Amino acid sequence: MSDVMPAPAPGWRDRFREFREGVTANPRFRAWAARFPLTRPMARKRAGQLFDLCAGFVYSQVLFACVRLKIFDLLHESGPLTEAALAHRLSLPPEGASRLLNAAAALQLTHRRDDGLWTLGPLGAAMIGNPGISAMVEHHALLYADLADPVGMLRRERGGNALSAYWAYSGADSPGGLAPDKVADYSALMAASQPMVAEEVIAAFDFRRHQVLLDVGGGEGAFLAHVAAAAPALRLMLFDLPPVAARGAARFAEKGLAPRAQTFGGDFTTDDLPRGADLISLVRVLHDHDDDVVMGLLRRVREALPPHGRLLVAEPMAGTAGAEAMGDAYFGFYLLAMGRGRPRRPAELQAMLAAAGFAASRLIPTGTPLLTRVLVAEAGVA
Ligand SMILES: CC(C)=CCC/C(C)=C/CC/C(C)=C/C=C/C(C)=C/C=C/C=C(C)/C=C/C=C(C)/C=C/C=C(C)/C=C/CC(C)(C)O
Ligand SMILES: C[S@@+](CC[C@H](N)C(=O)[O-])C[C@H]1O[C@@H](n2cnc3c(N)ncnc32)[C@H](O)[C@@H]1O
Repeated sequence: MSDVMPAPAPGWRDRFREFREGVTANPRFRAWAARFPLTRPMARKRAGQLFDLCAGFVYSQVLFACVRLKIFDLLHESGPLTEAALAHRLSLPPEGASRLLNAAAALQLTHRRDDGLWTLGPLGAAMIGNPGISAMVEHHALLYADLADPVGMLRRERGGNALSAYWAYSGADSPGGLAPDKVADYSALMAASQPMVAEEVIAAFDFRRHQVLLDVGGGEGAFLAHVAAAAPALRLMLFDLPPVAARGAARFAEKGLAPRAQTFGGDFTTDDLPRGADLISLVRVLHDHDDDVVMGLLRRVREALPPHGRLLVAEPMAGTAGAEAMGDAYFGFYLLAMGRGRPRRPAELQAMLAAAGFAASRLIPTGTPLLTRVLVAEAGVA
């Protein structure tokens, strides 16, 4: 008997797509469709979409240059400026400033007023007061270095490049033994970008219903510090690699949270998790790891929870409607460069939660699913 199952017949949607993509692949049809009034808008749209894919890296570098030169902060703090004043303040030659400001305006990052003065554009304005986005943009230099050879990266068995060195725990034989200087940069990046995630999670989930929250892989405690402000009676526990947990203890002391907080240094691939929390969170943790590590971690979380305890998983997920490219394209390749992990669909995570012994799980809506999605799992009683 053959062990190859016959493929199911394609449905009408797939048949229609095959027909459409078949005709699109014909250069003579494309030439005709670009001229024919009824098909011209679609031809233009497809040309624009494909051009943006060709040019995406260039657009990213325009943004990178704006962030590196702190143009948005400058325009925000100084108000509208002439091109000459901007060139002077940015230490750019006039033609360099002009080139960048016009490129940024075309990408809606800056705007040239009718009187010729430069101001923020709608996307530049959205970056003000969010240093997390700027920090992400700056660290992309490592990702772009790795992505210079995407096919080579796909053929290599593992990352082993700029980004995997940055995320020192990824692929480390003994992550529990990492030195403080290896965790400092990524911990600072995670803390800087945590507010935009924490705000989404806190708006979606009421932490005041719980007594003690343990944040596993909680970095230097930025998420817990945000939740602490929203749930003043909640006690806080942080588990992370020893040098990261030490950064957390320092942050709690600095913010006056030490009396409410305990920190634990350990390796969640080998160590049991501390007991005593009725809610455990995994924020931007699971997607960093391969399935075997994720299953082991979910089982440890399940064991550490009391009956009816809960697990909250918050991270960007694959298959997010309207943000499909964020999941499988951006995080798919980001984690490939990092050397471990993959973006997962909510249903995949829910199947893993069930296999780890959770009684039930549900996806709760977040305001900006591009930034994070949230799954809540019930430990049940067993
Ligand atoms: C008043 C009038 C007339 C009009 C007003 C119009 C109006 C309502 C405008 C809306 C304005 C508005 C509210 C804008 C909001 C903009 C927002 C919320 C923008 C947010 C942008 C967020 C971005 C770009 C986030 C980027 C995140 C990145 C790149 C994250 C990367 C994460 C990584 C690499 C994580 C790594 C962790 C690891 C290793 C995978 O575990
Ligand atoms: C991507 S960061 C997320 C940090 C934080 N939850 C946030 O969202 O800002 C992943 C965290 O998991 C921690 N981590 C990775 N492997 C670990 C392990 N084996 N044991 C304990 N913590 C680990 C890292 O040190 C890091 O702080």
